[in-house]
Amino acid sequence: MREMQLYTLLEDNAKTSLENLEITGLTDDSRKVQSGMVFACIRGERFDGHTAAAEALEKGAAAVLVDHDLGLGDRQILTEDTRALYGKLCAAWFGHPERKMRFIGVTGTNGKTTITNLIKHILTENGRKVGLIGTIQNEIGDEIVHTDNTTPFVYDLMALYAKMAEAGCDDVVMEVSSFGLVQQRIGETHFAAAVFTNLTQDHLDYHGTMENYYQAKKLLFSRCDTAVIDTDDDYGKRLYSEVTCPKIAYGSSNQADFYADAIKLRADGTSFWLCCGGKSYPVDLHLTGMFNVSNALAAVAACCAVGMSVDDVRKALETCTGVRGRCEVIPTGRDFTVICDYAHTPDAVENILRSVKEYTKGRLICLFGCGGNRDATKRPKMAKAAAKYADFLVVTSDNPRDEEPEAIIADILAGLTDSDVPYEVVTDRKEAILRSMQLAQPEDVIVLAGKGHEDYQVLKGGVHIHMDEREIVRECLPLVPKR
Ligand SMILES: CC(=O)N[C@H]1[C@@H](OP(=O)(O)OP(=O)(O)OC[C@H]2O[C@@H](n3ccc(=O)[nH]c3=O)[C@H](O)[C@@H]2O)O[C@H](CO)[C@@H](O)[C@@H]1O[C@H](C)C(=O)N[C@@H](C)C(=O)N[C@H](CCC(=O)O)C(=O)O
Ligand SMILES: Nc1ncnc2c1ncn2[C@@H]1O[C@H](COP(=O)(O)OP(=O)(O)OP(=O)(O)O)[C@@H](O)[C@H]1O
Ligand SMILES: N[C@H](CCC[C@H](N)C(=O)O)C(=O)O
Ligand SMILES: [Mg+2]
Repeated sequence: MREMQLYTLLEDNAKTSLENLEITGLTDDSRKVQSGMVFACIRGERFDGHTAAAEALEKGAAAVLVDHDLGLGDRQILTEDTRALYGKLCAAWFGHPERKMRFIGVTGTNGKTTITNLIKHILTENGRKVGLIGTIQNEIGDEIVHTDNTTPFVYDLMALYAKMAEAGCDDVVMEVSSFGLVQQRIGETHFAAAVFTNLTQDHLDYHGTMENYYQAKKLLFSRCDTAVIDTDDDYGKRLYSEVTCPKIAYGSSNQADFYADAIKLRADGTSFWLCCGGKSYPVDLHLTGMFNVSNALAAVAACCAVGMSVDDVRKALETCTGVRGRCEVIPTGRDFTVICDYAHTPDAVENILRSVKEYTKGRLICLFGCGGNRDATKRPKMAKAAAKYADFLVVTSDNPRDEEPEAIIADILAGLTDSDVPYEVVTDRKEAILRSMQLAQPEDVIVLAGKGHEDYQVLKGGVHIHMDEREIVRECLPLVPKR
């Protein structure tokens, strides 16, 4: 078992009567406390760790981190912000891996996974070893590491950084969620470049207001060398005017530092001229959709911000194929097209459908549901966004979690009362996918929105069942007669 003297972790906070204490580990979960550990008392939404401090000491904790005097004598370490100190200790416990690599962070409501994957590809093609942290999975070079969260919790994150540093990673490219920022999951990580994509409605169940959600995202920009900001977005414009560090604007306007011109969208890719520094460069991108032009610009600008040449970046960008579950065409060999996409916000639904509509010759069918235990006010808005561009809707379940699927669907349908777009409700997502394929006529395009890369469905009590839309589409094909 690893042991360490507490003072070696505390650095400038070393003046404590506990400085010679041998500790065996760190945790912020009282249920995981073992003899010799430091237990950090965190105030969460459901539980206040301070209520478990005494119990943790009884279980043998070496010390507890607290934000007010609990009368626990010399075994309590008083600090203003237990999350902050816990983050520092976790980083120290793993030998400060956050100081050993270069970090690029991406935040915003939509586009983070796509942009981080593009940046990793560009850096890797240019000879660097890259760690990736995000929604789909974590990656250490080519090695895949499972993840449960977009931005892991601070102890797990520091452990992951340490593995990346040990494996020789030069760079870490990571999605930084608003939850990650508010809960200080990233500790004291400093970013060479930080990207802001956009801010549209999501997660209001947690942040309460768009202003709080914005302020959460903004936290990333007080810890970076260069801010890279989409100034097409209204919140992006505001952030651009508020950040104090060096900044780069990207977007569609020719006033931006990086912008795209003469954009041509196709079903299998996009071409455009990349304009920056007074020059233009042709780009042929294997990704479709206008929003992916914006994502590509973000990746280019971030790579240039950390010192790469536009030419090296552009060449690598062109060899990048799509990201799993992001506007991914599922092969069917039929006369209709099925696209799997992760749109689960009103803005993302609108964007993906508007883009696909550009090249859809038949009808555009959108299948979607909404996640349970998540922002309920986005449900009718997602329905309205879908009805704006789709010709037919199949309303179904996403991850119902602890809610009744029918109740979630009722919230969705409330957004369709003024709409004359025809729809059907099929609560079971597998059956709904089959139904959408049976409805498809030649040249129709079906967009399966919301679950993207997910290969599971989350039901009551956090139960996960296997559900992969690529497999479902394949299994449904024999049930859909060939014309
Ligand atoms: C909304 C949210 O982020 N919730 C996270 C938060 O929950 P919470 O505030 O309710 O925590 P809590 O249960 O009150 O516990 C507070 C503290 O007491 C401790 N505790 C708790 C119980 C106990 O008996 N003893 C004890 O010591 C806990 O370990 C914790 O340190 O802290 C918990 C412990 O760290 C997390 O498990 C939980 O994430 C849950 C799993 C979650 O689903 N989070 C999602 C929404 C999330 O983080 N998503 C983002 C972004 C998604 C995206 O848009 O891409 C992500 O980055 O993944
Ligand atoms: N720049 C963008 N602007 C608006 N919508 C986008 C953009 N990029 C992607 N989308 C839409 O949002 C969906 C999710 O994209 P992506 O996974 O890259 O975002 P994310 O920010 O990582 O999302 P999450 O917060 O769920 O991890 C895509 O499937 C697409 O429909
Ligand atoms: N990581 C995000 C995306 C969820 C995607 C969708 N499938 C859902 O379950 O709502 C979240 O947890 O809110
Ligand atoms: Mg993501």
